[in-house]
Amino acid sequence: MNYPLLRTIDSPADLRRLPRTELVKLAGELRAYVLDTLSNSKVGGHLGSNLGTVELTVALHYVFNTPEDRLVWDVGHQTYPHKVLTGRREQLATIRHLGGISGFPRRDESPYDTFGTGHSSTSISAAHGMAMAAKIKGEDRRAVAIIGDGSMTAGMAFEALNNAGVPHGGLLGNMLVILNDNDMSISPPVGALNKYLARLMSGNFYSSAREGAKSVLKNTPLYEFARRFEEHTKGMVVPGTIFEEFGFNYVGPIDGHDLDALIPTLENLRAKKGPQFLHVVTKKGQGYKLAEADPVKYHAAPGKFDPAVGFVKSTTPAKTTFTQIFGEWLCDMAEQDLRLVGITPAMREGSGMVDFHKRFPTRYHDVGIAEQHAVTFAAGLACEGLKPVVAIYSTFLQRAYDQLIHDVALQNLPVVFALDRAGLVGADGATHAGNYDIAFTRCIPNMALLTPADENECRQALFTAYQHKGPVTVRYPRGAGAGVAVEKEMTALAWGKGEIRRESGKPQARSAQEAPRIAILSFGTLLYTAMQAAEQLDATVANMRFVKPLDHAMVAELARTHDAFVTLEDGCVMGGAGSAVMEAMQAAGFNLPVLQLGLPDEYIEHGDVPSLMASLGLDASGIEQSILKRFGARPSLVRPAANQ
Ligand SMILES: Cc1ncc(C[n+]2csc(CCOP(=O)(O)OP(=O)(O)O)c2C)c(N)n1
Ligand SMILES: CC(=O)[C@@H](O)[C@H](O)COP(=O)(O)O
Ligand SMILES: [Mg+2]
Repeated sequence: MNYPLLRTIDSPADLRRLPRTELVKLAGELRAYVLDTLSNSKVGGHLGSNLGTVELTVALHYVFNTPEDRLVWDVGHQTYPHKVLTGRREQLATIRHLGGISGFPRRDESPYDTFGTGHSSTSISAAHGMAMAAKIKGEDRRAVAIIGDGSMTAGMAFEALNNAGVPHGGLLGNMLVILNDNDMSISPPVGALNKYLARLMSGNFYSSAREGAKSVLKNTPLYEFARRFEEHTKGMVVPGTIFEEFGFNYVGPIDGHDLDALIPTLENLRAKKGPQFLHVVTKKGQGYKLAEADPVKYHAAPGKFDPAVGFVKSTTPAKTTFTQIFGEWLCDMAEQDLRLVGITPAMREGSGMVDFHKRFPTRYHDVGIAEQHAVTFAAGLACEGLKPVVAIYSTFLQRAYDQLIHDVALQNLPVVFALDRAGLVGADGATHAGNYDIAFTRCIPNMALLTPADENECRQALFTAYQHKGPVTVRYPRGAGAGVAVEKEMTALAWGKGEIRRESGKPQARSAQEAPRIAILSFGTLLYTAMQAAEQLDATVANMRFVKPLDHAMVAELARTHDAFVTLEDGCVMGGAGSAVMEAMQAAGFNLPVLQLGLPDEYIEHGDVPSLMASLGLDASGIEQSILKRFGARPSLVRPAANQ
């Protein structure tokens, strides 16, 4: 297909020049273009959500004067049609690739991307800010938040509704919230809000509420308006929905794939002042049968697929991921201990909890996109003697920092945090990278933090953490590790102890005359990369295993027997595990030179992880080069007094 109409659209201004009658054709081409481009991509993308927002995107750019009117997409994983219509048609093929466009909206990518996202449930707050700014500055424009039913479950969305629906200093923002209700989160949606929306969609709520509204409004001008508006838009005006109670004018639900319903409704709403709320109903994966039938599988396409047959199974056997190691451990542990409760904030598949859900349905809790609640809920369970395991991505735990400190750690409650997606995550990029958890958890009193180096150690670390009597985090990355065989038997690791994996030869045995004796203190899965680099340098390698409690005895012993330290971690250098080593050395009176290797003080773009790590000097040769550059050329290194 060569997309004759779509090829004429280089900006929303081109779209707005089209006659209305052409829009259905355009939407068809746009959907086919997104599907085709993603199927040829090697890195995949959020297929289902994007196929579901094609008509909505066309209608929004047709009716609103973008970018003057602000569109704020929640999460932003559904913005591929938006990117295509806003001048990035040809770049779609590069989406999520190293050097390509982002899979999420980015202010530095386009003026049409009015707000950067990736994490959910921020759109109403941001759009409210923009709408209020327009009021304060006396500008006549609109702000539109487009939020999914899954993202709507987060507390933050309700904090924003609560704030945006009432005037402040006499000012009420001209904003529209569009609830894009496809009755799906990544997995099937959960909770009371979902049930409420289902009632709204079923029509039962409507018919009774509409009849109620009619009798209330009868003989008022509003009734006539409501009647005409309803006829005109195929939507309905229903006072009394929860959104009305928040101060919004609720309209809907309308069919989000029907441009004849969407466009007049949006035109009407654009003309209205104050907080408006439109409920649209869409289908995840719309127009692609396989995705419609299995929206969970097609939430994100994992890479190249054939549109005719869907995902093609790779012929090379897949490596076991850390996520799978966690999922298996969780089931094994749950079998042994009836007190175990597993919690996920809406990431059942991504966190490896599908089997646990099937096998232990009463002990499985998907709390929705509600990280803060997930953590405090776990605290409550722990207070009553249960053993909660919160499976959470590193990046999403950021949402629940206060809960981690105030509700869990301060009360020293035994909650296990299984922290997936630690370090760089690849195609999702900076919004999803788990770069900060070491730095932000290790400073919390009572918190322990384990950084297993491989698959087997991950299982044993989880078991060790589970035995611990206080809050503890086990962090592991996205994907597979070194491929170390996993022992079924679970054995606790020595608490707060590292291990030496490689010992450097004695100074006289080493070739370079004055070369310093180097110890690499590695935290996490970079251990195997460190081992490669160490071979070339004849360095000692310690697998530290624990960031907290840190193995102070090992640090001291290594400091006594080496001339220089290299610390290595796949987290931010600033405040990270290397900083913990520095603090320990300072406290013990050592002043060895230390090279801290890890993630720099900048946001790392999307791309494949090996390339990114190489570009950051965190592959074996990069590590070797950094060490040589820092220590290799030095004529001598004076051992500190404390060592003598
Ligand atoms: C704070 C946060 N938690 C979890 C996620 C992971 N996540 C991304 S999309 C998504 C589902 C969102 O559902 P919905 O808003 O209904 O959009 P849909 O995928 O149905 O289009 C989840 C849980 C996230 N991006 N941000
Ligand atoms: C948009 C979002 O937040 C999720 O869909 C995320 O992209 C999933 O990431 P994983 O593929 O690592 O599970
Ligand atoms: Mg949804």
